[in-house]
Amino acid sequence: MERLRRTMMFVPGANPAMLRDAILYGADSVMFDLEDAVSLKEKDTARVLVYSALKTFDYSSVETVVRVNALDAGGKQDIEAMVLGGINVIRLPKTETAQDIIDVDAVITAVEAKYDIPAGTTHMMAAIESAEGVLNAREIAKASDRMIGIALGAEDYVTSQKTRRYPDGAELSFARNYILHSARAAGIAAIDTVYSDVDNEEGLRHETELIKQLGFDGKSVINPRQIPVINGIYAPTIKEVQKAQEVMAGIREAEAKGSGVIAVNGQMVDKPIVERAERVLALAKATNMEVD
Ligand SMILES: CC(C)(COP(=O)(O)OP(=O)(O)OC[C@H]1O[C@@H](n2cnc3c(N)ncnc32)[C@H](O)[C@@H]1OP(=O)(O)O)[C@@H](O)C(=O)NCCC(=O)NCCSC(=O)C[C@@](O)(CC(=O)O)C(=O)O
Ligand SMILES: [Mg+2]
Repeated sequence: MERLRRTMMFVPGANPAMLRDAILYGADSVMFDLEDAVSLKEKDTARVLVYSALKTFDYSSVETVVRVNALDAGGKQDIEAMVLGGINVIRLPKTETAQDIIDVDAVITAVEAKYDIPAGTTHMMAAIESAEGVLNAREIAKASDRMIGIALGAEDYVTSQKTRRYPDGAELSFARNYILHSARAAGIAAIDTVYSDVDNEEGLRHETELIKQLGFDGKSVINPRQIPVINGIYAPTIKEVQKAQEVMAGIREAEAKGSGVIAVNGQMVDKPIVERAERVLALAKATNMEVD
């Protein structure tokens, strides 16, 4: 099964205590931020701190991601330091076109060559945060072999759309669906945006149920308290696991009889339903549920 990306936690790059403790909270990916969570005067400090953290702390149990600045605003220096530090994924914010990805890919390629790092080691993802970015999501998702995912950045996106975020998320509906389709067409992950109201657990639950239903792999996160809520919603229920096990037993029986379709508890089971059951069981295993 592909890597779990239910929760990707932003960690402000200029905060040493947060960098040190980021590993403790159970996020699938830890995302160091050199962009909007860092003030202009702290940009150089944050880059040095994140590089030192990568060299000092053991982040091997998580995926490490860094949100870099635009190439003309310190991004080149960010990329050099992060690739040298051994980061897994470079996240480009405010991505507008496929060319943005091609340009960042070229910088990564040059840095990997400069330091004898095997070509292609460093992965990339793009955050999409404007109308132009959404409309180009399909090309952005396919712009480089390094791409592992695309993400919605809703705070910037709603601002550019001249609206704000509402509890039902109707203002994000087109962007979410288009980003999700673009990611699936490219065979990469789709990551939903942050939920900024950190003290509103009910609202976070509601939004996470919605994006799980749509098909997103997970969400960007800004606070450790959000992680168990989201990871919990993404974990399959015991009922779902039992149903998946029945489907697998049913299809094995059908195949033994030379058929690819069977009814399990009155419901037709064929190839796509078997694929979904396999995914539920893989997810259950990946989240340490007891599955035989
Ligand atoms: C929100 C709040 C101030 C709440 O503070 P609170 O004080 O209430 O937090 P508490 O819960 O009390 O913290 C309990 C303990 O956890 C520690 N702790 C907290 N947060 C931690 C963390 N993130 N990493 C590690 N550790 C953490 C804390 O240090 C404490 O440790 P300790 O003292 O030892 O107990 C705080 O969380 C925070 O600063 N978050 C990061 C915000 C951020 O990064 N924003 C930029 C990214 S979004 C963006 O840019 C928009 C976007 O671009 C997005 C897109 O593109 O997707 C778009 O356009 O939409
Ligand atoms: Mg943003």
